[in-house]
Amino acid sequence: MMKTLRIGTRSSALAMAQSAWVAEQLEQAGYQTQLVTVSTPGDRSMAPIAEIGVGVFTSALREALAGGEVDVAVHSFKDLPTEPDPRLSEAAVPVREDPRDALIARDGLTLGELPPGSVVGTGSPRRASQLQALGLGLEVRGIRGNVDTRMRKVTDGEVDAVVLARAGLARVGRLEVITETLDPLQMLPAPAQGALAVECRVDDVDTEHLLQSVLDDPASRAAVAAERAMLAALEAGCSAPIGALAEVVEDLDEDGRVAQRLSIRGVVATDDHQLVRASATGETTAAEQLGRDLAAELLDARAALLSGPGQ
Ligand SMILES: NCc1[nH]cc(CCC(=O)O)c1CC(=O)O
Repeated sequence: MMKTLRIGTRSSALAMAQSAWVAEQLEQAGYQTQLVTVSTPGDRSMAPIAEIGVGVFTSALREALAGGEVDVAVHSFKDLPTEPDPRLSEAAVPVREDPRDALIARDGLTLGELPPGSVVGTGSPRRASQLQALGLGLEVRGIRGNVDTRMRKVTDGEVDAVVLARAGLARVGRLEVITETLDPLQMLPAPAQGALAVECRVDDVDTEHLLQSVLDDPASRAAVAAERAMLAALEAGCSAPIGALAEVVEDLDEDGRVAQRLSIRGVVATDDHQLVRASATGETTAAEQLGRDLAAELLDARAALLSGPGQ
């Protein structure tokens, strides 16, 4: 008799949808699963994320996994701290959803159609600085809450628009509310946005192997590894808002043959909402080095900008 895999999940609609999707993939591969909800301080508090800290959504779930209450934990990868947890294994990175950010504006408006002075609600410094840098005269207001709460602020007229991850809306079946999917040239997503991390205990090699064989997507794993390596390297050098997007693309290798390569773009903001951008392409097998190299380039460019004329 095969044991039932207990899958730990947060109780929000988004977390439940993600965990149910993971459970379904495992069931289809012939495994028995059970969802176990774990409440986290991030779900209970309405304080700004900047005050309660990264990892508020994921640490309680990780403790439940490490303590043996559940066998598998499903996280939004972008909510995981870059510091690895030695007790746990990132067993699978499933196929990533569309990583882009999306605008939900009143009256079906796009960013360019919002009149100057329009209020856009977001609690994310990354989204705020990229919105300010567009030069559209938008006013950014800090908001928090789950996907439903944030969308309601538009319907109630409290703000003219909000920016949310497209992936979150896709997972809860609400893509129809989007009025514009933002081009990464204007708005680079958070590192690992749209990807899931499926974890198990590091000593539970059977579960690790089955999660990897059923759920892991190597291209998504490489992209996320590059973005998070960039983030980790930048966190050491600054606390500014950071966006990143890596994609596996078809490119020509040194002999002119078509090969899979990893392409990454990154952005870092300065305190006065100026943006520094950089991009690079490398081997999919050296994803983390590519991310670290891009971080070094961004830090140099930012230092040059801050020490430049007029500063
Ligand atoms: N910070 C909360 C959070 N964590 C993951 C997602 C969306 C799903 C994803 O990016 O995988 C969201 C909501 C949002 O940013 O709009």
